[in-house]
Amino acid sequence: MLEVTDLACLKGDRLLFRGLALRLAPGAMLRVAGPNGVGKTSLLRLLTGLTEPEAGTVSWCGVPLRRERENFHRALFYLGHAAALNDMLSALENLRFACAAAGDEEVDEAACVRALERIGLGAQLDLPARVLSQGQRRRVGLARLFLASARPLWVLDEPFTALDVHAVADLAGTLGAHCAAGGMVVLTTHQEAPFAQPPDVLDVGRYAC
Ligand SMILES: Nc1ncnc2c1ncn2[C@@H]1O[C@H](COP(=O)(O)OP(=O)(O)OP(=O)(O)O)[C@@H](O)[C@H]1O
Repeated sequence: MLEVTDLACLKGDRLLFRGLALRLAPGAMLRVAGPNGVGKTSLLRLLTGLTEPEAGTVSWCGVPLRRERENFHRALFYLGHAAALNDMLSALENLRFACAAAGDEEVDEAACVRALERIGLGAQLDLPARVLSQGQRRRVGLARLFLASARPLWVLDEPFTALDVHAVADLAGTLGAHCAAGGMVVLTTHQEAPFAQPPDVLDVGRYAC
C-alpha cells in the first residue's frame, strides 16, 4: 500500500502543489493527470523517494519512506520519462546494466534476451543504442517490466511516448495484468491507452498553488 498525505512540492522558489493526498492499494492503477508543467513528474519523483517533499509524507506499507528505503526500493520499479541508455552499449547490454544497477542480481542474460524479444526487439539485441529509433529506445527501458513482476509497485513516467499503436495496446495489457495479479501502477500519460479497466485519475491541477 502506497499512501500520501498532505504533500507539498517546492521547485526553486515556487510552490507547485500542496495538500495532495492519495492511496494506492494492491490491484490499483492510478493515472496522474494535468497540463504541462503542473508537477506530474515532480510528484512521481516524490513518490519514488528520489526527492524530498516540502511538506507531507509518503508511506509504504504504513511506514514513511525515509524509514523504509531498503524495502521500498526492492518493491519499486521506476521508469523515468527519458530513455536513459548508454549509446555505446547494445540493447542487451543496456538492459543487463539497468538490471544490475537496480539490484536485480537474479536476472541473467537469457532472461534479458527473452524480455527484449517479448518487447519486440529480438532483431535489435546487439545493435548499439545510438542507432535505435525513439520507440525502440523506449522499449529497451520497458523490457525491464518483464523482469520486474516481483516488484509490486510500478511508477512509470510517460511510458507510452514514441510507441506505435500495437505497442501501446500491448503495454496497456501488461500493466493491466500486473494490477490483476495484485500489483500497483502509477503512470503519467498525455495519450489515451486501451486499458481493459480504466485507471483512477488524480488531477495534480486540483492541488496547484
Ligand atoms: N529549479 C526550478 N525552479 C523553478 N521551477 C522549476 C524548477 N525545476 C522545475 N521547475 C518547474 O516545475 C514544474 C513542474 O515540472 P514537471 O516536470 O513536474 O511537470 P509535468 O507536469 O510533469 O510536465 P509535462 O507534462 O510537461 O511533463 C515546471 O513548471 C517547471 O518549470
